[in-house]
Amino acid sequence: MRRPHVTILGGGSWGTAVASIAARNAPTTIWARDEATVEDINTRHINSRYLGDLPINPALRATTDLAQAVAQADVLVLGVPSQACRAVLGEAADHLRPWVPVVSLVKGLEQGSQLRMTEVVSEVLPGHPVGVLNGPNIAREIVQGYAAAATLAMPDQQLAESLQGILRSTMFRVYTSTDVVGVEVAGALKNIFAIATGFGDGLEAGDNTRAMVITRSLRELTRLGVAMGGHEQTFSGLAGMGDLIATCTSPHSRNRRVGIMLAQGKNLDEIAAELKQVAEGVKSSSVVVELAREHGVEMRIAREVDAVINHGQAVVKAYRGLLREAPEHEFHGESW
Ligand SMILES: NC(=O)C1=CN([C@@H]2O[C@H](COP(=O)(O)OP(=O)(O)OC[C@H]3O[C@@H](n4cnc5c(N)ncnc54)[C@H](OP(=O)(O)O)[C@@H]3O)[C@@H](O)[C@H]2O)C=CC1
Ligand SMILES: O=C(CO)COP(=O)(O)O
Repeated sequence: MRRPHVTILGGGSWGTAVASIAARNAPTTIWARDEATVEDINTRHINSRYLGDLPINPALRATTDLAQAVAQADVLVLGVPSQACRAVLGEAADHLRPWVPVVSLVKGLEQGSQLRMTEVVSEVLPGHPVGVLNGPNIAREIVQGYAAAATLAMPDQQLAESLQGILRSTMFRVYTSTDVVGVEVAGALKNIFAIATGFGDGLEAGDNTRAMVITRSLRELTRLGVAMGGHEQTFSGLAGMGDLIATCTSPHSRNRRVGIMLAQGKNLDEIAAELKQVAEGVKSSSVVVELAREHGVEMRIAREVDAVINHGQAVVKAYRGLLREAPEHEFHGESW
C-alpha cells in the first residue's frame, strides 16, 4: 500500500522538528518561504536559522513551492505562527485535495476573530477533517532525541489513531484525544502564563513565586478552557499541566524569555529583535482577556500580562497588583 505523503507548512523550529519525525514514517515535504532554509534542509540536513547545527532527518525534503508541496499532500500539517495561518492556508486552498486531513501545531489565537487555529482551518478549508497536536514540546529537545510526548486531538478517534502512527517516534509518544477545544485552548493559554512566570524570574522572585504563578495559572487556564467547552481533565494532561510546566520553567521557552526581558526593562521591539522567533503569547494576550470577559471568567494573571504587553504597565506594578488581591477560597474564589 502507498504510504501517505505528509506536507508541513512552516520551516521554523517546530515545523522542522515535527517534519523530521514524520520523515521516518512517511515521505515528507516541508514548505518554507525562505530559500536559505530550504537549501539548508535539502543539502546540509540542518535548519541553522532555527535549530543551529542539530542534525535533522536526511529523508526530509524541503521546497519554497507551496502549490507543489500542498498538491502532493495526503496529510497537511500547519506549523506557521498563528497570525500567518489564515493567509498561508488561503494560498494552499486551491491546491489541496478535498479529503486531506489537517493537523495544527500552532499555539495561538487569531487577533480580531479570537478563533482557535482549527477554527481558522475550518473557515478557510471547509470540509477537511482537522485536529491539533499539543504538549510539552520544546523543539530543540525533540530534535536532540530526548523523550517527550504530545496529545493529538481530533473529533474522529479512528483518524487520530492513523495519524498517530505518522507523527510519532520511539522517543516522541503521541496520545490521542477527542477534546480539540481543550487541547487547543491549553496550548494557546500556557504562553501567556509563561510570560507571567518570566516576570517573576526576571525580578528574581524565587522558586516559591514561580510555583505559585504556575499553580494559579493552571486554575485560570482550566476555568477559561472549561467555559469555552474543553473537558476539565484535559487541563491536567500533557497539553495543559504538562505544557505549562515545560514552558514556564524552560530556559529555551521564548514566551518565558519575553517575560524575563520585559522585567529587565526591554521593550517589545528590542525583545523581538533579540529572539528572532515567534512568542505567541505576545499577540494572544489581548485575545485571552477579551475571551475571559465574554465568558465571565476572572483571570487576574492574564489581565496583568495584557496590561504590561498592551497598556504600558510596568512589570513590577503588575506583580504588586497581583499580590494586593485578598486571597479567598483556593478553589472556588475568583481571586488570585
Ligand atoms: N518551537 C517550539 O518549541 C514549539 C512551537 N510551537 C508552536 O508552533 C508554531 C510555529 O512556531 P515555531 O516553529 O516555533 O516558530 P519559529 O519562529 O521558529 O518559525 C516560524 C516559521 O514560520 C514562518 N513564517 C512566519 N511568518 C510567516 C508568514 N507570514 N508566511 C509564511 N511563513 C511564515 C517563518 O518563516 P521565515 O523564517 O521566513 O520568517 C518560520 O519558518 C507556533 O504557534 C508555536 O507556538 C509548538 C510547540 C513547540
Ligand atoms: O510550546 C512550546 C513548548 O511546548 C514552546 O514554547 P515557546 O514558544 O515559549 O518557546
